[in-house]
Amino acid sequence: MLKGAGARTVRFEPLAGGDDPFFNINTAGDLAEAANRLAPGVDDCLRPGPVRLTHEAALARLAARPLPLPPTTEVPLADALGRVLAGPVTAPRDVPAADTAAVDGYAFRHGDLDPAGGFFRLEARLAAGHPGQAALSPWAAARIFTGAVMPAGADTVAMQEDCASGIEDGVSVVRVPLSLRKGANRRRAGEDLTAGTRLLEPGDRLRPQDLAALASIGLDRIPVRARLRLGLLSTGDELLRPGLDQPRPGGLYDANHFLLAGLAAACPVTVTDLGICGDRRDALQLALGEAAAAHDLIVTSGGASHGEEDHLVAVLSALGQVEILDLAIKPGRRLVLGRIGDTDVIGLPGNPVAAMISFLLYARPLILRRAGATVTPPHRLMVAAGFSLPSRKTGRREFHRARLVPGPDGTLVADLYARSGSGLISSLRAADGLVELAEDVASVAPGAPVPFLSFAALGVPA
Ligand SMILES: Nc1nc2c(c(=O)[nH]1)N[C@H]1C(S)=C(S)[C@@H](COP(=O)(O)OP(=O)(O)OC[C@H]3O[C@@H](n4cnc5c(N)ncnc54)[C@H](O)[C@@H]3O)O[C@H]1N2
Ligand code: MOO
Repeated sequence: MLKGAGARTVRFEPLAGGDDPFFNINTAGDLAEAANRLAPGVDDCLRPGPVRLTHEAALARLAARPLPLPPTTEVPLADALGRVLAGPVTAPRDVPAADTAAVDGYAFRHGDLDPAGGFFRLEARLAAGHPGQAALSPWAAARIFTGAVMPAGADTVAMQEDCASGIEDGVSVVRVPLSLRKGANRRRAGEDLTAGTRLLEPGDRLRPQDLAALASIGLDRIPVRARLRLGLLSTGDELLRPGLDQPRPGGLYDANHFLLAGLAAACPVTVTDLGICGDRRDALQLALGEAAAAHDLIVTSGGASHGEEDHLVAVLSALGQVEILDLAIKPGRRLVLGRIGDTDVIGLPGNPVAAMISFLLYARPLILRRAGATVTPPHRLMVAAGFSLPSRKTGRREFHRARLVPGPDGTLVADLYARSGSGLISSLRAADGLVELAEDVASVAPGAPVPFLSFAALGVPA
């Protein structure tokens, strides 16, 4: 009946509660959803398994998703950390602007060194921020301090620890080592940046070291993309908010809100807490419809799978567009992407482990791209397996929570968290990152090299 995903629309009988009858089939995930709708109540394990998207295919699909960009604005340098640059930055001048001393000592002309036998008359004292006016006289040296502009004519600095200074016949003199090469202990003008160097590109996210470079060229107003307005919505009748709700039978505290708000805080967004929405279709439709009007992005957790209590897909298809990515990965088997007007909606799984991993692998790159940032894949470090998986089910990619410990020879070894449950917040706390096992890995021997994605590389704030 349904053979393969294509761009098709299938008409369904309205579901209980008057759902919209249309559903677009563009992906294998849509197909799975369609199968679910055509055979409601049939247990997952009795239906033929849906075709799942590979991790790489999911990333490619996310990268191809057309995204509107936030407007451009200007911020003072002091507020630019983490912001997305809206235009290129070119150095208008050399940094440093002049040749300076790299050490405290004595500046002289290298050509004078041998003729003077390393023995110079001292004629000036030059401190940082106080450039001298006069050029250095022949066979003379200047007392100079780190960062001070070199006097005209001088090209070499002797470190004060290597020199002897004193008074001879009422004249201040200094003896410097004869072995110094020309240009020793001198910093050249432009050695960090030369005028005209392109130092930042549009889409770069400004790191502390980038702010240092911008400061070094004297830039104060920085063109950046406006922060995205991101709304966070937790879904589930069971959810409680610490401090707001009393514990009750069947209740569970909304951990995901705090997890996702913390992860989003490291993105160029302003996070709004949209609270908790119960498992009711009308309530979810109202919450998402209202939130979409005031946000560029909405991230939800929970309520995204096939269950009767999971309304996200139906609500998104009623309010706008929806794409379901059923993924050949573990954990985080499903990701829901929606669009309501210009607002992107990302539906993450409810289990905290799956929510965090899906956020880091898929939602974060999408958020960054929507914010105008250039996204590069996270570095995978090769580390030694501190575990053994003699036989593993192939065909899906697994991300295992792992801690890095130094092995006997100093090589980092990845130890897996002992339990794999997707609800174990403890495992996220104990881990330094994720061991990634590709689809075709059938076994892992202890000590074998395995790719490791550190939480830092994935953008988890410290
Ligand atoms: N028949 C099937 N059932 C399930 C499947 C499946 O493929 N077939 N997949 C399982 C997996 S894996 C996951 S992950 C979940 C995803 O389901 P939802 O995204 O609809 O999430 P919920 O069912 O709402 O919640 C799952 C789990 O997580 C807890 N949760 C939800 N929100 C929060 C929160 N804010 N803070 C803390 N914990 C939260 C919730 O209580 C559930 O225990 O579906 C499986 N089932
Ligand atoms: O795959 Mo679920 O999304 O593991 O926890």
